[in-house]
Amino acid sequence: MVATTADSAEKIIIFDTTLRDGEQVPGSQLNTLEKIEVAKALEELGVDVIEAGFPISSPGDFKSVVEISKVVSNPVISALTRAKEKDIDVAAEALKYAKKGRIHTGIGTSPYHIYSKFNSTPEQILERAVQMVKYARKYVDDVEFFAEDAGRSDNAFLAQVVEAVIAAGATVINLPDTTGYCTPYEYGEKIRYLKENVANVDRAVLSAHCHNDLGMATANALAGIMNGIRQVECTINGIGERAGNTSLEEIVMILKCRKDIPAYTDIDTTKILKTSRLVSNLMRMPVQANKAIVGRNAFAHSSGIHQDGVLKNRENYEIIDPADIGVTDSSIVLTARSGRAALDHHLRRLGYNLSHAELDVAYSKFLVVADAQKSVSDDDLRNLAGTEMVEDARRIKLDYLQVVCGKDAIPMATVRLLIDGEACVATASGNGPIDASINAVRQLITQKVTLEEFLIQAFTRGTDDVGKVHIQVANKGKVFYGFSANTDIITASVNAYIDAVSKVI
Ligand SMILES: CC(=O)SCCNC(=O)CCNC(=O)[C@H](O)C(C)(C)COP(=O)(O)OP(=O)(O)OC[C@H]1O[C@@H](n2cnc3c(N)ncnc32)[C@H](O)[C@@H]1OP(=O)(O)O
Ligand SMILES: CC(C)C(=O)C(=O)O
Repeated sequence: MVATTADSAEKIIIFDTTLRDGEQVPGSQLNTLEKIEVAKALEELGVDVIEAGFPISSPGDFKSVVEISKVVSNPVISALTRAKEKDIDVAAEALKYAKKGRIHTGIGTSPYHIYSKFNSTPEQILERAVQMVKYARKYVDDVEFFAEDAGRSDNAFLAQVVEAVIAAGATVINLPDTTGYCTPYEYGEKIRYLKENVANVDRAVLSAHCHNDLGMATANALAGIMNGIRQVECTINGIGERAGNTSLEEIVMILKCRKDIPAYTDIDTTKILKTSRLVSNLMRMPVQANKAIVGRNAFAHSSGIHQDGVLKNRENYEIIDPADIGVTDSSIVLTARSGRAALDHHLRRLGYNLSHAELDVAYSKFLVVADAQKSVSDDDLRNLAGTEMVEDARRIKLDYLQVVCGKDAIPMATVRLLIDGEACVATASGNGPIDASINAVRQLITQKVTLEEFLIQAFTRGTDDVGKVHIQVANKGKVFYGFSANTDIITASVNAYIDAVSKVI
């Protein structure tokens, strides 16, 4: 276990492999310019190492490692190779402009890899590992060795390999759970075993590279940290081969949030969201809404009890301050599950200070809109606050509206109004559903008015939007305005008309 005093907190090196393992996601390949853009964002984010590619794999990947090496100065630039001289030669060539270059070479150490991938023996694998580390050291001082499938490797053989490659000059030892098979307990125990059984283990940094096949990639990296891992290999949004890798934002925020874990990173967490969006867009990999830290809903509170709790004290329901990762929007999302506290919060933010009684009225109006929409925006609230949220003191109220319309149908409307509490019904036709509805209203409200203007507007958000209706009527030379908003534009039109005519009366 790592020590538990705050002053002995250990720095965890963040090795980002978005551009290598992340880029192994089918359909997510980037061109060199896009890779440079991501690399610069990773540098701004404060990662310590950028794995820029696998230079022997293609001329494009080679070029990307070269170009990234030229423009990135702070992080170490790492290039992946197999345990082959040719791969190492090409990687060294690609890294020639890197201010701090690292060759990341290695070979599989599990029985699967030894016997059924390489058709080899443990002795031959050990020998090749040592030779290739020595070979890479001829080019660079910083050589990372990966023991592929360390997760399923025999611990005693793994310890033998690790000891030998450290003696051969490896500065970092990567212990990948390549297939995402380990449980956190097993992975932690593996690291502890190596710490206790490898001579000179402290000459090298131990690194975790965990895959997410069983959803344990971040938990395994954390278990590693608790047992001596000092570098975590991770990707933005957790992307990577198959189910992906430890996600950078998760491991970084765990270490920031859990002060009882004596480890920290140098990541500027306020840039996490921005970097996540960039990677998602460039790599055409949408982030699932409930993804920890960077998902659209990661900080969204939509239910009334939670919203009330957050408004009383953010920490009632939030373990992370959204601003810490660069979230600037309000986390209180208005939906039909919201309560008065959340509605009042947003109305005050928009400058509407309602009394208790007004808020009650507003709330019931709000629920009608919220039920009709997935969420209620500021624009919706402004509309509602404009008219619908004030106590409806009009003598005339729309009680019922039914419209028949469609292609080749004769538009017909039936309205029932409550005029001073008395129900009156009328039916009329028109040249469209709104015309038919207003004609029906006119049969019941005989007040003479001239319709001077009728305007319907939608906000640009989609088919579930609220329609706003502005009406201008004239009576005896005076102008009266009516307004209403509703997801049903015919209801909004009738209400706006009633609003205007009520003012005349
Ligand atoms: C776990 C990981 O994520 S490792 C990284 C995975 N990423 C990639 O594979 C992407 C880049 N890969 C490539 O572009 C290609 O696979 C190349 C250029 C590396 C090799 O291409 P090819 O020469 O056509 O070989 P191919 O891909 O068919 O097979 C891989 C070969 O590498 C060998 N190999 C695999 N890993 C290693 C290793 N760590 N050390 C040495 N040899 C290895 C395999 O045994 C196989 O060789 P064989 O055909 O003699 O059995
Ligand atoms: C090449 C190594 C580091 C790897 O990606 C893995 O084992 O998953």
